[in-house]
Amino acid sequence: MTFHVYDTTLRDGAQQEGMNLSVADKLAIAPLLDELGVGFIEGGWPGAVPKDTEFFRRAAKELNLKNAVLAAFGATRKAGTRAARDPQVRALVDSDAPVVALVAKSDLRHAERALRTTGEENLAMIADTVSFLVREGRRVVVDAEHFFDGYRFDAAYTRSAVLAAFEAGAEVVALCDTNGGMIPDWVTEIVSEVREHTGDAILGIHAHNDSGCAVANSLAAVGAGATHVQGTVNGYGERTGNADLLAIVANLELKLGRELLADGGLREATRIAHAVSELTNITPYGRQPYVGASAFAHKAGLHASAIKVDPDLYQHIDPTLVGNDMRMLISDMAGRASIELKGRELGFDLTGQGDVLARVTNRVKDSEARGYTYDAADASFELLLREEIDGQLPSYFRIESWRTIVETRPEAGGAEHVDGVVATAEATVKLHTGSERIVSTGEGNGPVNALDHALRQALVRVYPELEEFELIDFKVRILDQSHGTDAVTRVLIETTDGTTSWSTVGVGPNLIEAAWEALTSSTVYGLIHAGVAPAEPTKVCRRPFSLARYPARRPPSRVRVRVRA
Ligand SMILES: CC(=O)SCCNC(=O)CCNC(=O)[C@H](O)C(C)(C)COP(=O)(O)OP(=O)(O)OC[C@H]1O[C@@H](n2cnc3c(N)ncnc32)[C@H](O)[C@@H]1OP(=O)(O)O
Ligand SMILES: CC(=O)C(=O)O
Repeated sequence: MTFHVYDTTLRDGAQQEGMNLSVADKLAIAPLLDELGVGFIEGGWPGAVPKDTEFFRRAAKELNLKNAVLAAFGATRKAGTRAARDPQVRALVDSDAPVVALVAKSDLRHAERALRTTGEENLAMIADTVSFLVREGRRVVVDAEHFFDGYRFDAAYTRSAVLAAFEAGAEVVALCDTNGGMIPDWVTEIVSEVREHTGDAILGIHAHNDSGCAVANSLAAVGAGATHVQGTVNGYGERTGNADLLAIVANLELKLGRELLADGGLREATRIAHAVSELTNITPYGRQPYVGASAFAHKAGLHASAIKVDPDLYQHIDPTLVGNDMRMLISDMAGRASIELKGRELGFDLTGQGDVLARVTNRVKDSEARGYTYDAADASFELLLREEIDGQLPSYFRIESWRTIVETRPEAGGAEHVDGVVATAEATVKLHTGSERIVSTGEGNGPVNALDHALRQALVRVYPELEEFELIDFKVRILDQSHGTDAVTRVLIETTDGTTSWSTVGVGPNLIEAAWEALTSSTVYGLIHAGVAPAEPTKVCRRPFSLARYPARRPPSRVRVRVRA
């Protein structure tokens, strides 16, 4: 039996609030959907949306799909006309898409109130439009809009709309939960009843997620005999979205043993979900089933202790089946098993090293109680772990002292008026690297920016890899709001070297001190992962970049370098 996986990311997904796909975006997303292995890609509504007309024009020339066929979406002809003369229907033919999906009213109330026509004329609109498109050589999918709500109001009418479509030559009728309010039991009951009237004809399901049941409703419809499922990557769509096609397919393939996607595409699901997010410019949802970054992330120590024995004990599937990975999150809920597994993930075999595991576990719990958070700062956790493993933390530099000042002065040529005042910051960092003592001064638009400049200036000559590092995110959180300006501050920063990114954390009673800890940790982590050898012999160094604890150990003998940013 053929089973259709029908993707409508580029049409119904694009109806999501805040999404605005260009033709180029659509042309870039379509090959990803094809790689995933779906059978149909609904590209948009040519004739109604100019960008979609252009998409179909360019797709015919530029796309070379190997698994999917393109579907153009449109509506049945207007009441009282002929399909052949309806410009909207004509545009569907002109799109040259081999498949046309027609939205058709199947709820009598909609025919009468939204289309302001009769139920009979609506059936004629369906039959006429479908048969015209079939005569034009198109495969036709009819999206029976508001089917489930309509069925609960007048089952006989909705069935007659479905039968009119099949009798006119539609290949599929997709039953739509347009308002997204169904629950699985209702869907099972209704699809089963419709099946009794439609024999072997292909029924589909198109579900929206307003009741939070879109994926469950799609599975219920398949259970009741639907063999065509529609959905969108990442569940994009109007209001609360469409059914998440990735979750539907993963459930059908992995739980019910169906083979739906071409070329084993499910193993690419996570990569493709994230690539589509990049193109839609919508931040991936971490807790998305199957493909989210947190979908197989374990935080609780008890889970980790069982996972150490067998990952299946706390996971519903092997994450690699959808191209995802198991991750251990380190926090105050971690136990020694969590640390051991996280260590393994980071490339450290801690088997049998009970003392290291106990020390790291205790340090994590203690630090988290003081405001650190390691599940959001993997890089800081790795540095902590390295500190506790002999010989694993290279000493790139030793901070002697740092300071920063913020100054306000009248803007050049400005007045003394408050609007004419600018604030600038300057920072001085004194540090030792190799056998050198470096004093570096940096300027910036704020104290953290000035410190960042001063630190880089100090080190970049010795470690030119730092040129590639860029701070891309900076988050500040006040942890004890009852203390006002005395509160403990946590800073999380994200740094990139252009290829990967990493997060570090700093905590202190002072925002700048917390930021400095996160900055220096980020520098050390980046240098380790760039494979840089320290300028002085590697030695175990307990907190070489440790903040709040770096009084100058010995008065400097002389200044070697003075740099001004
Ligand atoms: C459930 C869904 O998500 S369906 C997909 C919806 N997607 C979109 O609406 C995106 C693209 N839409 C558009 O560009 C525009 O809305 C258009 C071009 C389709 C229509 O715009 P306009 O021509 O300005 O029409 P207007 O907004 O005034 O009214 C809609 C018309 O479509 C008719 N219509 C509404 N639903 C349907 C339907 N399911 N089938 C056929 N005709 C319909 C209405 O009766 C009305 O017809 P009228 O002009 O004879 O009164
Ligand atoms: C066709 C469609 O998108 C719907 O009814 O929801």
